[in-house]
Amino acid sequence: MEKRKIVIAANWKMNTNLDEAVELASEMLFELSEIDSVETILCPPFISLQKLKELFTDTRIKLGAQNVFYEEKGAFTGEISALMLHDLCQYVIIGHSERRQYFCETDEIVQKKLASAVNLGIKPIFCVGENLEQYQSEQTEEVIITQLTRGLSGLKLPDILIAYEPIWAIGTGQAASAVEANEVASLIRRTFGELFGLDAAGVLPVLYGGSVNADNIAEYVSKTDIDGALVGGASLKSSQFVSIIKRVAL
Ligand SMILES: O=C(CO)COP(=O)(O)O
Repeated sequence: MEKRKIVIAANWKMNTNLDEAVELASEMLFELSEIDSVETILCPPFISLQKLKELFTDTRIKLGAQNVFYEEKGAFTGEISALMLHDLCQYVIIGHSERRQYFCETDEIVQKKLASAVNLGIKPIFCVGENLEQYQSEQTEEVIITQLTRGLSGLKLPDILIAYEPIWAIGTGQAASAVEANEVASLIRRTFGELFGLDAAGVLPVLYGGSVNADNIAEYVSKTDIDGALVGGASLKSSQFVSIIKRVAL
């Protein structure tokens, strides 16, 4: 099968104020403006989306939000809806393990968020992944299938990316091996195929996330079922993030 376009997404998490975000994004833009073979997505904190949207007008760099609430509007103090985001960014991260852990997001909440984003034409980067205990007791497959089937339930063929992020690999420097990550990516593709058909599974972008850096990225994307990466820590330094992209650019 022909290799799909590589996607490299940056998740800045709760880092950068507005000035820092503009500075970091500007440095990246300067280095990456010539590269069109990699789909590059930056997911800054909400407060910087508008400014970065202006900065990236007429460039190939895309923007994503890190979260979204599932209702469109109303009395939900502190929340941001897909309706508010849809003219600011093209992507949104949903179901990240940090949100599942710190904000008690269940698969049911994740499903509603996915539905809301898809309805408004924002592409979700849907994160799934097992924790260390589940990994050590060989429950990875079961956890991934459950998160996928619950998260995607009730959705019509969604325009979506799925990121496999084993929790034990996030921010630890203990990246999953490319072979292991590819096995789970392949499971994700098969499960998606069972839900939405083989053709859809064939073109589904599947990313790996968890301690990705410029030294290990090439091995991940050389695997048949991995189409790119969701990068945390290494996306906060322009030089490191740019090196990751340059390693996979044609
Ligand atoms: O959580 C991640 C991206 O969403 C991965 O974070 P690190 O790249 O810092 O391990």
